[in-house]
Amino acid sequence: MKFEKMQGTGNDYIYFNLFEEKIDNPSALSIKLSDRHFGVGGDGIVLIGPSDEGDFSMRMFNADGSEAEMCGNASRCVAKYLYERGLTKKREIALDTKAGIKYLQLFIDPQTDTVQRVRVNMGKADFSSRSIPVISELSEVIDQPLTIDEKTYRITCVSMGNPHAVIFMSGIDALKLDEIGPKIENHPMFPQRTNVEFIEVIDRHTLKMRVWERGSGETLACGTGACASLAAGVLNDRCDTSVTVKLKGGDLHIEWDKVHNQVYLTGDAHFVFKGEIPD
Ligand SMILES: N[C@H](CCC[C@H](N)C(=O)O)C(=O)O
Repeated sequence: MKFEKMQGTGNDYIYFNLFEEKIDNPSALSIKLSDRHFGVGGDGIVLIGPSDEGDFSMRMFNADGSEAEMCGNASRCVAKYLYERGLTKKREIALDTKAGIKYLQLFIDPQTDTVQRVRVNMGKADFSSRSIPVISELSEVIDQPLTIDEKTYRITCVSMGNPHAVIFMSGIDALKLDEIGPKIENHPMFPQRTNVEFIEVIDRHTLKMRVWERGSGETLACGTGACASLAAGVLNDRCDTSVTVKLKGGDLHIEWDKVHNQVYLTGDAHFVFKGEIPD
């Protein structure tokens, strides 16, 4: 079975082309291959396939085998894969995901005919408790206290097709994410678990972020998480609608067209290596 390892802002996945490969149990495969010692190593696996609704489809599985509705960083890598591996020459691609169709805009270097950057219309930021889902008597959970191990965090919950809990605080470098992350991810108020973003505001156009991803643990970046954080930041009047989010794996640029409630994510995408696994 052939695969390619790719990364976007250091969020690394193992990519399979379903036009060439057949995968019966992607969940088990993701658990096996994501392991950084006994497998290939990655934050999960991504399947690129055909679609009736859009131009192509993407499915994404976390390192623990659970399927995510959407992945911003992977969607940019999918755009690069499709263009540079000759599956399309389109510069606007409609990508069918479990969170609906996402539109990808490819920026091509004319000299090398390679994809430099991708801008993704990530759709709407949804604050409704029911959509996220988060169990609360409030219809939206915005800047609400959540106490874990006697420390109170203030959380804002957002769906970007997948669930996010955003926390604004200082000193995020010192956070023990592997201790606090799982406690919020698996808190009973999140029936489908949640991704968790810790945000330090540098200025109204710059956010610094660390992320604990549902099903994969701490990753170097999370595109949907960066979008959720900007939307939460605007709602809490901590930032403007266009920001650079600084992550361990690099920078992402996020804009929120609030009038139409559409969030745009722009960032890099890279091939790392190709490989083959015995069937
Ligand atoms: N890293 C991804 C999101 C993965 C989300 C996944 N961990 C979940 O929702 O279960 C991103 O760039 O948007």
